[in-house]
Amino acid sequence: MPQNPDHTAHWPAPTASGAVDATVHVPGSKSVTNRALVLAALASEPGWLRRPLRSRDTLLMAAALRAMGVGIEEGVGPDGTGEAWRVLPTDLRGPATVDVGNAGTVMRFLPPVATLADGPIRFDGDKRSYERPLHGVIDALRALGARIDDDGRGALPLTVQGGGALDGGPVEIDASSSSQFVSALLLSGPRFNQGVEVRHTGATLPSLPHIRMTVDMLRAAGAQVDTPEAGGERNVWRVTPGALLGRDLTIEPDLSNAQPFLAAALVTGGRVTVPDWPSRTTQPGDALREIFTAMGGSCELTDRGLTFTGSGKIHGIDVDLGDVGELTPGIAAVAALADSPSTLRGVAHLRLHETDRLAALTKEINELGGDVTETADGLHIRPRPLHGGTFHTYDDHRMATAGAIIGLAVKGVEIENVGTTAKTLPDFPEMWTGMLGN
Ligand SMILES: O=C(O)C1=C[C@@H](OP(=O)(O)O)[C@@H](O)[C@H](O)C1
Ligand SMILES: C=C(OP(=O)(O)O)C(=O)O
Repeated sequence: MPQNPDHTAHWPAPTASGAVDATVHVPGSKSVTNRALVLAALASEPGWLRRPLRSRDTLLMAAALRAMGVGIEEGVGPDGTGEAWRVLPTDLRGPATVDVGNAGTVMRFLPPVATLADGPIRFDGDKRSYERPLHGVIDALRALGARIDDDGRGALPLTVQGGGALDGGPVEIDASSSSQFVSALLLSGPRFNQGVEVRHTGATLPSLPHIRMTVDMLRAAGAQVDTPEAGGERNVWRVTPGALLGRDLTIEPDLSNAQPFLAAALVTGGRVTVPDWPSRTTQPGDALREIFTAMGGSCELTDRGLTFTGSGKIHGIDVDLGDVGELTPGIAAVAALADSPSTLRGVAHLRLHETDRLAALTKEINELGGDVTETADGLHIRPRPLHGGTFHTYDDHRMATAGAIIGLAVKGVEIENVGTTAKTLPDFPEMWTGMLGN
């Protein structure tokens, strides 16, 4: 079982000696890999995932599905080339224990899957997983007919008493704290007796591209999904019951994990190419093309991938990141090095991510001499000359990569527990020094 990495080690973030000029192959998307694993496990026939991400979050997902009986064979692809996983679905069964680590996708996507298992499925995880919102999934599953034993807080740890099937049907949830509540119910929806109709009742809904990713991938697996975009009711998604197809899917590179490398081009006035950048994608990281261009670079999408070129200047930005919240730490890091202030808005829900990201960014940038204040739903960042020091990461992979971005321009930045990047990008330190030509 993948473990939490060493919390004490400090990593001296390398300073860039000049403009970077590198091609960086970024591993597969966490969000696509974990959706693909769930859909393949629920399918009526075997499927393939090519170029899956192998990281803490995706290995936890694979281990959890295996614990419920699913076959996941790691090896080469169907044509004998490249890394691929073969997924062999089966009737799901308990008793089983699922370690969610601190993976939002595992803790939210799997309780609905567990209702389809025959037997109890126990969910537990890192300490932080007890604090991350899960009430939307728990309450909705109970309303749809599931039996769940928890301690009454609407959070982990809990046991889903799988009955081998779930009635399903219409349900209301408030997903303002996480879009993953909606994705979770939709992903298992085709396997519920009556399918599922999810109505979001909250005032705001973060991370819409991630819900689109869920819908796109369900449709590609043969599910019928009605959405608000396709002329349906606002904030209502409907999934018809039916069998899911086994797919042969190549996972796109993780565009949110491409962020620190593109940021390096921006911060050093250099150039970074990320091969295999998809021409069409639901990944929120695609928004970096526009956001980092507005902050002072330019980009070109060709057959070779995405090439991002920094101009040598970094500008502040006023931007609503509600759709692309997971990009906030990297944007905040660049903004701290800019020539004008920034306002990042629409991301109050980041307080309940891997850590309270608004508090953590404010504290860590300010301890390096910065001037960041929290607002009700984001951050004000006024750039100031920064100095070296320890950048704490709070078990948050994106805090570690944010610190590395600042370290490019500021001497003496030490990242505490850079190993936490293993959540989604295990080779980050090697990739980073490789990009810098060290
Ligand atoms: O569904 C997904 O794969 C994700 C949805 C988003 O979650 P929230 O809506 O909770 O922000 C995002 O931040 C997370 O990194 C991945
Ligand atoms: C919020 C994130 O992850 P999770 O899937 O654990 O919610 C993230 O990767 O930025």
